Amino acid sequence: MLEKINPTETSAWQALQAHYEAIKDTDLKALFAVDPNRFDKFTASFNDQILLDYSKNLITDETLSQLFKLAEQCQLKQATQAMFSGEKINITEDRAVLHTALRNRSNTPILVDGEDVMPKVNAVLAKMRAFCQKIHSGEWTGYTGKAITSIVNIGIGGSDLGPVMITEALKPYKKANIESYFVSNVDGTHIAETLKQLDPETTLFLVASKTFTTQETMTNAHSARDWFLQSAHDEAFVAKHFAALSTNSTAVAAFGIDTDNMFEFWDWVGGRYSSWSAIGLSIALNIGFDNFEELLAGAHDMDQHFVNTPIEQNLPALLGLIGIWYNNFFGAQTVAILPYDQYMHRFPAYFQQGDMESNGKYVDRNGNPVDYQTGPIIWGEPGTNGQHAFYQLIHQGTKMVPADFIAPAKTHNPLSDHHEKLLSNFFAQTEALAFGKDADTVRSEFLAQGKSAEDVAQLVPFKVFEGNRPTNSILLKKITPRSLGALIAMYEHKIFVQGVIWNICTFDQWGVELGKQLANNILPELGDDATVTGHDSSTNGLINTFKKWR
Ligand SMILES: O=P(O)(O)OC[C@H]1O[C@](O)(CO)[C@@H](O)[C@@H]1O
Repeated sequence: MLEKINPTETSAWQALQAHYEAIKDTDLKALFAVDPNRFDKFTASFNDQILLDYSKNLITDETLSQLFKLAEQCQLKQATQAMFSGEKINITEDRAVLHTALRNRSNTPILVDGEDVMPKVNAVLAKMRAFCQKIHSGEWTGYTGKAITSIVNIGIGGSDLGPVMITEALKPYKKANIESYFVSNVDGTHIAETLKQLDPETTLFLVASKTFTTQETMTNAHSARDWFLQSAHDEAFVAKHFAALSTNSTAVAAFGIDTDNMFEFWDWVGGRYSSWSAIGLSIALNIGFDNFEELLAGAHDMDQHFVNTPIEQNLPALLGLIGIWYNNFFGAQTVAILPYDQYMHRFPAYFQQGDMESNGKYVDRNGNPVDYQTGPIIWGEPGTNGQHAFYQLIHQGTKMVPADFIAPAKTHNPLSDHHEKLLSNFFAQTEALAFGKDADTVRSEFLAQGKSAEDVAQLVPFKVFEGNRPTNSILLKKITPRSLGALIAMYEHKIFVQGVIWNICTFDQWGVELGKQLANNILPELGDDATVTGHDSSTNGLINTFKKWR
């Protein structure tokens, strides 16, 4: 059983607090000036595929050494061991946390309640492979005998964001004869606009829901079924066009999906960690099962790195601990994730759920409110689009925004000098954020342009860049199924590291329940035109205006 340690009561935390007071005014320019080897010292790499440069952070050797002590005093190693070995570390749901078993390519046994989970993991993977083969070869046909060419994943949250993000990120690997669609929002527009593009004879719907009770997904799945039956007319044909990805076989059968067409996973897979499970079927159908296995292999490689690499070179641990340094000592509220790769455009959104649903908790593992900050606000957009939108605030705003810059060295689209231009921006932004531009430089630039001394004096303050804004640079050799798998697993483990230090329950998500419950109370009230009076004045007023206007 893991100890429940309040991080602020460790000696390392107190040392970090004192260290922060001592170095809070240090700047990156000075840190680089005193140590020309900063890049060599503060980089770590993974399998010659991913380079993490964390030198442009407000850290010294002492910072890292205290952060490593914090990890030790909060028992990160023991917690890691507990997670990988199938201990029920999700204490509020009494569940193991074993997304790592889904990609355990070494196949070493992992026991949950005394049973090795690997045989059933492998059986589902084999079933997914066979299914992909049938779809791709055209052996699986729709109700009129035509091959399937459109796959629609109906799911939300972890049953949507991973499949969407990975399918987009790996578009260069897409199967030529398959088009993928994703429907998540309960807003009828989402399914209606998707269905307009589809032919019922050649469409396969994957109803992706761990619980198979999620309102949005079930509503969309029923609408898809109604649409399909308007053409097929016979419920017996549903089996050829609907499959389920779920842990809940009873609900799948009740929906009318043949459980032969159900791809199972288990309660020890969290929704936001489920792309490696049967939830990944839409990914496998899109990029081919061999590539899906490469994705798993990349994640497994990162799992091994996380478990076996000393903390000084351990990418997820370094990212997690540096994040804690800003979150808990500098008071940073947010982290920006900025991929310089168009295919990776949903990566920030994916880790918005991954991180915020995991570590957005104010109660610790003892059930007490914490007296320190926990999970940051995660956001981001692909560069260079972000540069022309919100980077102004990152460069010259009043808030510290630690940011992860991610880019591949090789592009899938080597079109004239696009990639050099993209990467020149990637390098330039972290340089500008770290080192800025001082008043003297601004002044001499103005004077060289022939501006008057009076104009120069007025304009200088607006053009100064303070710099000293921290970033990580994550350079991948290329975005492939394998390197993407590793990158995702790296962020998953970063989130885990932070959750362990903060002593919170990273793998539950009770904070999503109240809204669902209240929406269920309100839904019947929207069924007629009667005036609603049972809520507060704001909610009553809004509902009644809606009823008048609809
Ligand atoms: O896969 P399900 O059970 O439909 O859940 C979808 C999503 O809903 C949540 O429970 C949050 O509402 C997520 O954790 C989950 O990924």
